[in-house]
Formats: sequence, C-alpha cells, structure tokens
Amino acid sequence: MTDQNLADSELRRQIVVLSKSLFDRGYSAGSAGNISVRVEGGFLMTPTNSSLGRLESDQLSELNERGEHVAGPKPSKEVVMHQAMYRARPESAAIVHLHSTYVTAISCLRDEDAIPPLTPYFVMRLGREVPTVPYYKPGSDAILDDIVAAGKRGPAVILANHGSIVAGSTLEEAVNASEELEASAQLAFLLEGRRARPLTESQIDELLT
Ligand SMILES: O=C(O)[C@@H](O)C(=O)COP(=O)(O)O
Ligand SMILES: [Zn+2]
Repeated sequence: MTDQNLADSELRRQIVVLSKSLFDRGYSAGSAGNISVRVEGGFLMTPTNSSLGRLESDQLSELNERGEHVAGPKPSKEVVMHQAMYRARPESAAIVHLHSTYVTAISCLRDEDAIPPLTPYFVMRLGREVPTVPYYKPGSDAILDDIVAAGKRGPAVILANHGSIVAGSTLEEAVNASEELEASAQLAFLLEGRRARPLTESQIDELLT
C-alpha cells in the first residue's frame, strides 16, 4: 500500500512516531530537519521551528498541490526544496530532510561522490550514487533547479554544508533510506585513507535489476 492510500489520521500518526524515533536516536537535534508526506489534494509537512521529537498530529502544516500553505501552523521554510524533490521524483510520497552527524560532516568535505557505493544495502536503498548540490542558505528558493537535477539521479541528495534530503514511495521508505545514508557516511569515515574495495559496476548492475 502506498502512503497515499492511508487515511490522513494514519499518516499524521506515522509522521509523529517516525519523527520522534529519528529524534530519539540522534538523527536530528533541536528543531533541525523537516518531513513532508503526500496526501489527497496536497501535502502534510512539519511546521517551521518544530522539533522532530515533539510533534503533535493535529499540529502539522497543510499544503495544497502547488505547495501553498492552506491550514495548520506555518510550514517548514524548506517547502521549495521538498517540492523540487517531488518534481524530480513524481513517484515519491514522502521526503525527509535531516542534519544527521556523519552525513553533515561529509557534506562539509566533498563536492561529488561523497559516499561511495560500498555495500549492497547502500545500492538497494540509495541507488548507484548520492549526488551533492552546492551550498544554499536554508530556505532559499534558489536551490530548486539543483535539487530537481540531483533528485533525478537518485532518491538521496547531499546538501553541501547542510545535510541530506531523501525521497521515498512511503514515509517508512524515506526514513529507512535516510538511516542507511547516515550508516554509509559513518562507514566512509571509518574507511577513509584505507584501501576499501568498492562494488564493481557489474555487482551494482546486478543489484539494480
Ligand atoms: O537548516 C535549516 O534551517 C532547515 O533546513 C531545517 O532543517 C529546519 O527548518 P524548519 O523546518 O523551517 O524548522
Ligand atoms: Zn536543514
């Protein structure tokens, strides 16, 4: 079942539960990060300046199909970034933006190929590559074109000196992929400077077929 088939109340419950789970395990701190989910007629989104650990299901922002705020508290400042990712990946029903520690550390170090495809699970959850877009001030609409281009290359994108944005066909899928991205960033740090054996192109092809 895709998230769009789930009742609005169930999607609200999932946003609260999965956001708290991410927060409790250290994937976001303070009020960093934001989440959106496609619903009938538009999107639900976490409010701006809200902590992922303390959301309430009846206090989520409601947006229409065009990404305009129609009800609930003021949405995250990253509406345009989320809308760009939905545009790049029309099959997506949920998007997670985090500042998880190792991904954010890598986002401050490299411009491309920041996290190599070293394991099958990386390829299965994140694809062949995780592109990086240049730095933009958080909330800047100018990020739109770069996110559309990067999102077409894969479901996960690194934001230079900021964090990550990950799309999924369900919220659970987007959360799982975000967690895999952070685990892969940790691996990349552990292996830095060592002769790690990357997966071959044919091994990657086999995983993606
Ligand atoms: O980094 C930022 O400021 C935003 O990208 C963010 O993570 C939290 O912004 P809001 O969702 O507007 O609270
Ligand atoms: Zn952010």
